[in-house]
Amino acid sequence: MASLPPLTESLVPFLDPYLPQINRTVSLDKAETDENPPFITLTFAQSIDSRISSSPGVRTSISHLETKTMTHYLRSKHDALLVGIGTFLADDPKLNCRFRVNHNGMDHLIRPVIIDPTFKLGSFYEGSKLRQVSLDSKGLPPIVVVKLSKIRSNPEIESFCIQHDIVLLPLEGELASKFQWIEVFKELKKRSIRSIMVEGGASVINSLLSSRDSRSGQPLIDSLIVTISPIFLGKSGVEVSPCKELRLSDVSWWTGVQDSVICSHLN
Ligand SMILES: NC(=O)C1=CN([C@@H]2O[C@H](COP(=O)(O)OP(=O)(O)OC[C@H]3O[C@@H](n4cnc5c(N)ncnc54)[C@H](O)[C@@H]3O)[C@@H](O)[C@H]2O)C=CC1
Ligand SMILES: Nc1nc(O)c(N)c(N[C@@H]2O[C@H](COP(=O)(O)O)[C@@H](O)[C@H]2O)n1
Repeated sequence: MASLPPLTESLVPFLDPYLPQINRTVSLDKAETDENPPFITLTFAQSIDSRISSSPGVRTSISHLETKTMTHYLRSKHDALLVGIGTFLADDPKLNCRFRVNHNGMDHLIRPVIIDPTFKLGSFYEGSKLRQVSLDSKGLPPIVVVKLSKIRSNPEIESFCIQHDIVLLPLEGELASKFQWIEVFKELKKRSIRSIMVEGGASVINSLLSSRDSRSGQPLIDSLIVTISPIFLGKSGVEVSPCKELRLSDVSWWTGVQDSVICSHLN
């Protein structure tokens, strides 16, 4: 991939109110405690007909390089980058941060997190870009969220993870195949992850847009940042859409050379 162009300066103040508030003064009732889940930013690039790829399992370039740089800038502001196993299999992504935080210092190392209940990753990790960036010290090995029952019945999963420096996060879902997001986020917080940028894919996005904290009723997403590109991907495209109506608040729009970006909070 061509190197990223510099970040368009106007994006910095535009994005700032929607980024994790690390190192800023926070009121005592909002102060970080271990009980609080991490800050969650949901961000992706979509067509104007709300598609994120041209068909299932196909990596599709949607955003302009200008907003691709923005995505890497956003990665530089988070501790972890979460995707579903479908995205890993479709895109062979690097899941690292290629935004230069400063010219003298180290690049920001973001921790990839992959939701993979049945550990499909094991068959594809060896030759993946994710593995390669980790071997080249250009990224970190992932945390992989796997169902506890799967790990118990397949002891080779643990040895594979140890061998490849993968951190295994075992979880027992209430339903046969679904994790409770809040449990995933709290487990990640215990591993010092205070902010998570969720990039997709469609199942993850649709599920998170529709999920709320069962105790507080609050949305699980703190900020939503969506790049909208001037393209229709058509009916065979992979659609993002919550299962029911969802109103956004604190909405701001930005328009660049090609794409528009909407930032918001969820009601
Ligand atoms: N344009 C963009 O910004 C992006 C586009 N994509 C595209 O999205 C597509 C992949 O989307 P999907 O196939 O929907 O895959 P996905 O990445 O959402 O992964 C789906 C899998 O994740 C697991 N999963 C998700 N939520 C779960 C939950 N609550 N509990 C348990 N397991 C859960 C399941 O194993 C499920 O099969 C690809 O074509 C990719 O190119 C992916 C990321 C960003
Ligand atoms: N910002 C953005 N624009 C697009 O057009 C995209 N297709 C994506 N996809 C996401 O970026 C990941 C690729 O990451 P690397 O550059 O390989 O690190 C991909 O997996 C999607 O999450 N994003």
